[in-house]
Amino acid sequence: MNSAPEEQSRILIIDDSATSIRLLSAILKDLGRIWFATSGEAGIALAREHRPHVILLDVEMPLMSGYEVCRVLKETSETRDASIIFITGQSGMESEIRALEAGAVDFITKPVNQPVAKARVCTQLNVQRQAEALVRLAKRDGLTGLFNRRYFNEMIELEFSRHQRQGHVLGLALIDIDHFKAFNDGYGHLEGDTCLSMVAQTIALATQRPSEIVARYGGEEFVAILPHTTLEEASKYGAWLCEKIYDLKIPHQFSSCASVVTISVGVAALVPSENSTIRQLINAADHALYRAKAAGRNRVIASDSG
Ligand SMILES: Nc1nc2c(ncn2[C@@H]2O[C@H](COP(=O)(O)OP(=O)(O)OP(=O)(O)O)[C@@H](O)[C@H]2O)c(=O)[nH]1
Repeated sequence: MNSAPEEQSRILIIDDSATSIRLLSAILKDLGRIWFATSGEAGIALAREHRPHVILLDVEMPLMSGYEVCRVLKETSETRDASIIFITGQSGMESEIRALEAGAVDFITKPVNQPVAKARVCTQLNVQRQAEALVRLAKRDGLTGLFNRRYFNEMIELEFSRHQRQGHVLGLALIDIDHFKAFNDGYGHLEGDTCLSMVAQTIALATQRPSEIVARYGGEEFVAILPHTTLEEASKYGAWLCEKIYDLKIPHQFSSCASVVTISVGVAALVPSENSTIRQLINAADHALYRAKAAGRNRVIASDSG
């Protein structure tokens, strides 16, 4: 869950004419995965299920018109970001305005001009891809590529609630590079950045179980959300991370605890109840980290509260 592959484009065609669907499917077949529906209601259901990037929507349909379908799609959280392109037999400024006002981004007139239709759908798929890239970037820390603190805040809320509902134990690890100020002062900020990135990548590679998330929590501090993980398991994870970072053997002649870069880790775990809070879990891990530093660094300490 620490990186995501780029997804295939998804296109939905909603049109009551089977001939029209066949024609559009043939034109668009190379652009991504295609679903189709012959009524507005079926189209809305498919859109909610598959979250298409682009929806081609026939304006003139019995029961529910394209305008009505569009309104529902725009009011539904799972479908509101799709690019809707109207397909209409009516040309003229009035129907164009009505289509755009209903929330469509573009429209294609019947009889369909094949290259024009394909180009219009391509344009919207590109817009969607760029929007997705922006959303992905907004979750990431620029230097290390890890998730950022804002994303951590969102995910810990979700995981805390999920574990509360399930009555399961949730683990958390706070990870801090030892004597990093001395590293920066001794080797320079650029070397410091490189060191940070190497440590971040190593932690991310070591934290790959489903739903585990590693984020950059602050300057040289990282946080790992460890779903369904007891305090004992979290301690083992922390000890393993300490070894992995030690084994990188990044020289650190300015450290008082080793000749290479090391980390300290504080871990905590709890089964969220009505009375427990996220802050409590973070504070417990933070206090454990403080004790790991005080005890000589390059080690994991498990919280005795939390
Ligand atoms: N190169 C680099 N340094 C950073 C970045 N963010 C924070 N730092 C540095 O990280 C250092 C953190 O220093 P301290 O909080 O004193 O901690 P420390 O020196 O690691 O000491 P202990 O945690 O007690 O072992 C500071 O010198 C920050 O400037 C960054 O993005 N790049």
